[in-house]
Amino acid sequence: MFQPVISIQNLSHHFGHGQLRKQVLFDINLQINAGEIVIMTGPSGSGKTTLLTLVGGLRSAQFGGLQVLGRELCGAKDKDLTIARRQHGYIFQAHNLHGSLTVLQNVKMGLELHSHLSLAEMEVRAAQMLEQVGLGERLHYYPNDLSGGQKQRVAIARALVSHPKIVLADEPTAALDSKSGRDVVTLMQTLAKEQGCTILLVTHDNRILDVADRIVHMEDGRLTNNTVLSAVA
Ligand SMILES: Nc1ncnc2c1ncn2[C@@H]1O[C@H](COP(=O)(O)OP(=O)(O)OP(=O)(O)O)[C@@H](O)[C@H]1O
Repeated sequence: MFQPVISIQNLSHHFGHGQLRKQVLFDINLQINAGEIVIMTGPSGSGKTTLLTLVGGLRSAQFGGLQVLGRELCGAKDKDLTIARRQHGYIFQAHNLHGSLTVLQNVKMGLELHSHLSLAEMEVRAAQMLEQVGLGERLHYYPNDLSGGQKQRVAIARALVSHPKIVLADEPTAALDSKSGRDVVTLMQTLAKEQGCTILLVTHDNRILDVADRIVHMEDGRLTNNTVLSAVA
C-alpha cells in the first residue's frame, strides 16, 4: 500500500519547564506523500520552524505520532534522531555555507556521510550538481565571492547532491530579491521533481506559493488550512 513519507498524528510540542512551560504546537495532523512539494505559511511565531525541526529530527518530538520515512521520531533516542537527520537535505535562509571552503568543497560535504563513495567520486558528483544549478564555472570560488542567489544555489546543490528523499527548507528566499528568490525556488522545484524528492518549505514569501502542490497554513500552533493545488500520484 502507498505510504506517506511524512505522517503526523496529534502532534503537540512544548518549550520550557515549570512556570515557563509553553505549548507551541497543538494537535497537528498532516500526511505528506512522496514527491510532493508542500509549502507551510503562517504568521511569525505560529510554530512553522518548530514543526520543521521536529520533522527533520533536529529536536525530539514529545507528544503524538511523527513518522518520517517509516521511522517513529516521537520519543526517539538521540541515536535514532541522528540517523534520521542524515537522510534529509536542509536549506536555510542564511544558507549556512562554510566561508573557508570553496563552493565545490561545500557541496562535497553533502556527500561525506555517504561513505561508500570515494573522494574522487564525491568530487565528480558535487561538480555535476553545481553544473545543474548553473554554477559549473564557479567551483573554486569562495561563498563570499558569490551573490545571495548564487550562495542559495550552492546550498540547494549541497542539499540535493546526495539525492535525499526529503528536503526541508526554512525561508530559503528570505534574503533574496524577488527575481533571485523566484529562480531559486523554480530550481528547487525542477530538481526535486527530477529526483522524486519531497519538499517541505516554510515561507512568508507569497510570490513563490505557486511552486507548491499543496499549501498548509499554521496559526497559533495549529494547522488551520490545507489546500491541494495539484495532486501528486
Ligand atoms: N528554543 C525555544 N525555546 C523557547 N521557545 C521557543 C523556542 N523556539 C521557538 N520558541 C517559541 O515557539 C513559538 C513558535 O516559534 P517558531 O519559530 O516555530 O515560529 P515560526 O512560525 O517559525 O516563526 P517565524 O516565522 O518568525 O520564523 C514562538 O512563540 C517562539 O517564541
